[in-house]
Amino acid sequence: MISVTGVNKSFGAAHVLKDLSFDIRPGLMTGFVGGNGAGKTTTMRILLGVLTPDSGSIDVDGAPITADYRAGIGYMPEERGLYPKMAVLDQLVYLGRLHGMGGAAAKARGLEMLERLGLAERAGSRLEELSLGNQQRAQIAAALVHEPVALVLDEPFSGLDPNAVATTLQVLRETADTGVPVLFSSHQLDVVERLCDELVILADGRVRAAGTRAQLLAAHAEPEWELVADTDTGWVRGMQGVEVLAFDGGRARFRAVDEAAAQSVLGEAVTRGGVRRFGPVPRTLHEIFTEVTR
Ligand SMILES: Nc1ncnc2c1ncn2[C@@H]1O[C@H](COP(=O)(O)OP(=O)(O)OP(=O)(O)O)[C@@H](O)[C@H]1O
Repeated sequence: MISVTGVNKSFGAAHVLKDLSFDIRPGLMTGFVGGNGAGKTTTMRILLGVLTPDSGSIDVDGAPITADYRAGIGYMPEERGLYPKMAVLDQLVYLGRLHGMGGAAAKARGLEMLERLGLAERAGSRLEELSLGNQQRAQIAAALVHEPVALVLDEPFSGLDPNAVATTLQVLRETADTGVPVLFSSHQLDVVERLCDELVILADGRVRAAGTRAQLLAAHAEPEWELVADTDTGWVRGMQGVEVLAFDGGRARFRAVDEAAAQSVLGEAVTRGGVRRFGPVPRTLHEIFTEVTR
């Protein structure tokens, strides 16, 4: 497990990471979300050792991270980093060899990654000849070629079409399943919601929420309820322990102080007749994100 503990980082007068702590667990996909300038890239650069924190520590399984471990991380930097004029497979072989692989092994592994990412037929093309989405796939292959000990990917899904997102996700999931910790940042909350096991939500350089989606839902989103009836539901406004959030004739969406208050709305609705639907409304990650970063 990679643990980030109490990390602070300033650039001049700007304090951009504030006592940042979170874990990246082996075998899981951890989504790192936050608005522009929240501090995701800075955190990833600190994980990789490209930047040094002003205070705090990065540990792996309880011991300070080593240069060897960092060298084994598969990193997809925000600024990308492959050579536009070099053939895709040649770059993968080059990177594999930089990580100490033999030429034949690097070539075999590079081809395998391109195959799995649906890019095998472009192995001989120069990077600049590929579409942006395919360049992105090549970048992902580059992060994976040396059988990384951990993956740190800055916006790996940006610019990918839904099929490419699905293919990439499968490859990352298979990598995580081998016990590798995977951290990826994203602005696309719908993608993150679908893909990750754990989430770290960052705002203004602070961790605002962290945990599984279920934990975040339980901890941060007050349940909301919906009643749909054949007749006007305006009476819900008068119920005790209930706050109506939206009302539209036969439909009322409301918060209740507890389950009993919500059930009393159902009881009342039944006596009035014609209940079409009643129950908690599933909350989205988007709502939690808005709530915790407010
Ligand atoms: N080298 C630097 N010098 C000065 N300020 C920097 C530097 N790098 C980052 N910052 C500032 O630190 C803050 C966090 O930036 P960072 O790139 O980590 O955010 P981010 O969450 O990755 O944002 P985005 O989603 O827009 O990529 C921003 O205000 C940014 O301007």
